[in-house]
Amino acid sequence: MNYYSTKNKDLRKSFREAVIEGLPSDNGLFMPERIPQLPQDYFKNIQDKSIREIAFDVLKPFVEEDLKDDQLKNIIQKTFSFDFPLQKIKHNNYALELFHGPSYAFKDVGATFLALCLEEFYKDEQEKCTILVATSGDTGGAVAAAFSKVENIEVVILYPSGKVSELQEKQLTTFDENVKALEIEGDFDDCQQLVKQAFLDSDLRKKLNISSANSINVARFLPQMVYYFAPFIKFGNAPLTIAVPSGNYGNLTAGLIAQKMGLPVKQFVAGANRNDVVPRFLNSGNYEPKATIQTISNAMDVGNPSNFQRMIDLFSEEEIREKVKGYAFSDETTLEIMKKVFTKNNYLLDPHGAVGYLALMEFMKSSEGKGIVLETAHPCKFMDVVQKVTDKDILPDSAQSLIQKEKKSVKMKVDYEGFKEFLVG
Ligand SMILES: Cc1ncc(COP(=O)(O)O)c(C=O)c1O
Ligand SMILES: N[C@@H](CCOP(=O)(O)O)C(=O)O
Repeated sequence: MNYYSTKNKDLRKSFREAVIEGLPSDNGLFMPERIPQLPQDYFKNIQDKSIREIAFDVLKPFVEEDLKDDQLKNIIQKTFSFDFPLQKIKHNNYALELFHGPSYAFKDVGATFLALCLEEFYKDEQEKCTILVATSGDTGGAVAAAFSKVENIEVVILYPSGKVSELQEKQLTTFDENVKALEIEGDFDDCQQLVKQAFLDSDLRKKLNISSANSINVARFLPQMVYYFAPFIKFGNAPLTIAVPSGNYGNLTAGLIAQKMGLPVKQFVAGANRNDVVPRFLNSGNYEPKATIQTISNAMDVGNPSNFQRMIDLFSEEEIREKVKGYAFSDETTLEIMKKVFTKNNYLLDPHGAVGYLALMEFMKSSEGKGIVLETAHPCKFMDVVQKVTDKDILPDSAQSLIQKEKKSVKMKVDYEGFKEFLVG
């Protein structure tokens, strides 16, 4: 499988090249040149398959020229090392919990897969690689955990100062020497812009091998297709509505590709906070990025989502508006539903899952069947919000010890030259 740039379909790279480069030099995003189709009867016996078997079937066609079956199986075994339990919230509505990995967020799947691919690809290289990652809260922690102690790879994490939760910040700033944190005096879009500018800087790229660990990297983004299959292991070949709390839209786009491969998702529903550029597009047809607004679902505070480029590359505007329904909610409504679901259904949503659940409920007003919301982070990551819902101690022991650790970060203004100086020294 080759990968083209969304800005230039003639540019072709292998999986290995696309992963190592992270981002094409034309400011587009890499896309697989075709979407493989699963056999028609694949879902007949899906209940007999394990998530790792599914991961192998789904991912193999995207990587087979660069990873042998044994290598891929080994990477999958380490990546899919935790469960994705399905918890009933009420009636036909369930939460698919994606947060049982090392950093308590769904990003652990993509970050681990990417780290293991790069470790494999850099094994025989003499040179080192620097991973640049912009985070609004969760990607950074998952990437730090996945890349910590990986040889020949350095990680630089850019995060918006004062706009991530206490636990998220500790997950970014307490790792070993190969993981460095830059506290940017701006918002997530500023962090993402600095990273994208670095990829367009040919002088920097001559001096440093850089790659990305955001969902812009295909090896971060493609494995996110796999957990969409988990509810079908439980419910068989039933049409399901899946609600995705969304910010940079990598998760939803991975779901759309899984559907294109044959996954019988009946309807996708995107839940956004006040950063509602995509729901507005879905309702009006106008795509108008806006400055980021700070909310209690901070990891979704993205004003100009990267993966929108991929969505419009995959589908026409009409198709997207048909496949995805989008809704946006305020912090007040989000907190209200967290309280309601905790009191009435004894289920504690995190603020991101809560936005997804609100979107699911909105869509289900006029639809039937089973609905699944992706619970993308453990509520313990957002204690300041959760404390308004319950005083229960929900902090796992491993998180408790992290909170005690000392934060190590470098503060920096939104200044590309300063950032470049930091990178090349
Ligand atoms: C907890 C949580 N939920 C949802 C999202 C949104 O996912 P995406 O950026 O893939 O839309 C993020 C961040 O990306 C997140 O950390
Ligand atoms: N919500 C993300 C923002 C970056 O998203 P990514 O999936 O493109 O890495 C975060 O938590 O950092």
